Amino acid sequence: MNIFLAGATGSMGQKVVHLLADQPGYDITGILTTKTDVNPSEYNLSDDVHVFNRLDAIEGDYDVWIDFTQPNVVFDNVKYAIEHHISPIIGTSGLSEDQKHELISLADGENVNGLIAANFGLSAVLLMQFAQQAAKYFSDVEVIEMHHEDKTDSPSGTAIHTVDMMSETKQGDNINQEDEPARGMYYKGVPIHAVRLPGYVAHEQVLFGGPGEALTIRQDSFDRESFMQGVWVALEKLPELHGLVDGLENIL
Ligand SMILES: NC(=O)C1=CN([C@@H]2O[C@H](COP(=O)(O)OP(=O)(O)OC[C@H]3O[C@@H](n4cnc5c(N)ncnc54)[C@H](OP(=O)(O)O)[C@@H]3O)[C@@H](O)[C@H]2O)C=CC1
Ligand SMILES: O=C(O)C1=N[C@H](C(=O)O)C[C@H](O)C1
Repeated sequence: MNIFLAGATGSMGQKVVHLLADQPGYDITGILTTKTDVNPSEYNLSDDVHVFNRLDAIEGDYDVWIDFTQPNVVFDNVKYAIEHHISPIIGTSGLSEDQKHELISLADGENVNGLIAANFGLSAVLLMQFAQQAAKYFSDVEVIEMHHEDKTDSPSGTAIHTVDMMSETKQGDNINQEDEPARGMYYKGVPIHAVRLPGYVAHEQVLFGGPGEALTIRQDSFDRESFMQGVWVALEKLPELHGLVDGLENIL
């Protein structure tokens, strides 16, 4: 399998390079980076990897496009991949609902399989599923997501996906609907609070409150290694997928 890795030099890209290093049959043969004069071995890549700085310069045949870049470029990257019949596995955050719908219908039209995963970590996927279940019974809920200081987007893709999943089961609105100071960002009626601090990696709490009781669900990714099993599952399941699937929970 020829893999194109967009964002290969970044924190997640380097984890993917490590994941695939000893996997027979999975070769990273192309990368996208804004860096010019990349020395592949500095990034643990093979010397003959094709390095590209622009989408319109890409050449070669690739089966899978793994994307861990940045929110401002992910849509164009994935559109390019689908239009060139490369199956995308997208970890980059920041795709809007409209953008996802556009990519899903493009993938249908081009007969391309792929996956968008807001979070590849098992603990995060389970948190979202538990939160979806709890939202049937608690209509008042808030989300706190905590990340490292270098994260460029807020709220996180996981927080957005958590609310999207809860909105499928949630029976009522939060009692408190006002946009008061320091009440977070309301998304689909649910306040999301984003914390950025050194020392953190990726963490989320979903807090439910009801008369005389509360439920808190929390997950912690202490290391980016936590995302790699999900990436591996996505690679293995890719041939069985139908179209562009949104959410790792749908293929586990
Ligand atoms: N779904 C999941 O489970 C996870 C998702 N993420 C998401 O993945 C994304 C990347 O995270 P992370 O690895 O920590 O971030 P990094 O900043 O470490 O890496 C992102 C890389 O993207 C590359 N990049 C930036 N702009 C461009 C561009 N215009 N074209 C091509 N490449 C570009 C940069 O490489 P260069 O300097 O070489 O251009 C950079 O190294 C984020 O959106 C994050 O939220 C993160 C962890 C888990
Ligand atoms: O930037 C990160 O680090 C992460 N981004 C994803 C997100 O926006 O939810 C997934 C995870 O939270 C780590």
